[in-house]
Amino acid sequence: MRFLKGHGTGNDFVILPEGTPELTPDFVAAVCDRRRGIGGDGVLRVARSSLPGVDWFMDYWNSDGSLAEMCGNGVRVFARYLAAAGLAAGTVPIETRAGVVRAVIGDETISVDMGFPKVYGDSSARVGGLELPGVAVDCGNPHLVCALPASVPLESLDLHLPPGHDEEFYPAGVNVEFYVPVDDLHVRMRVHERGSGETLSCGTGAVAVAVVALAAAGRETGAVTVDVPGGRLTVTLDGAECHLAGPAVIVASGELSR
Ligand SMILES: N[C@@H](CCC[C@H](N)C(=O)O)C(=O)O
Repeated sequence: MRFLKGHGTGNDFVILPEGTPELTPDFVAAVCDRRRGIGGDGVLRVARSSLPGVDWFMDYWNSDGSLAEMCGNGVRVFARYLAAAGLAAGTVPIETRAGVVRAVIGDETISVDMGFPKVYGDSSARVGGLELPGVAVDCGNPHLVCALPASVPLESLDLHLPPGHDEEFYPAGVNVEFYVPVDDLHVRMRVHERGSGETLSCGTGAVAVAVVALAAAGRETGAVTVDVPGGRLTVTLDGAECHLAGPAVIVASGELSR
């Protein structure tokens, strides 16, 4: 079975090209194993969409073999694969489990129209003996965004284990982001992803943080620079749409023995 490997700001994926049979949770977890498999935060299986005017469906899986509705960096890497394989150019609509998004393919940057994220309540996260208030944001998948108090350095958080969260509020689990301001409309964040653990980047997480950081600045629109451990993303909200932009690259290809 042919595979490729790619990443967007360090959020890395095993890409399985068109024609790959349906996946199972055990197979995905084995492929994503960083010692016994290829290693990755998730798998992107390239499939055909049945929607009119949409050629491609991104069959996204987390590294533990669970499914997720949406993956912002996954869409950007998926689009980079389509372009590198000569299957798409310019603007490409891609079906995800959360709906259709549009990726704009540039030489280095790929930007995705992420629909419109929704703030839907308040909750809290527990990490390292701290209880931190947070904001729930739906980016197609669930997020909890916590602003860190100035007394807690971002690097000090131990995210080896999932942060505690309200399981009634988030019955399907949650991606938890922690952020600190750098400057006006510029933040740094870390994330613990549902189904993948701490990752170097999370596109939907960056979008969720940008929405919360803008609201904290008393704004609904603007371009927010989001520094993640794996690089830099830009999230732009213009009142009608939300765009996530950053680099996406393919780094390897090979054959899996299944
Ligand atoms: N890394 C992704 C998000 C992947 C899905 C997430 N772990 C979930 O279960 O919702 C991104 O770039 O958005």
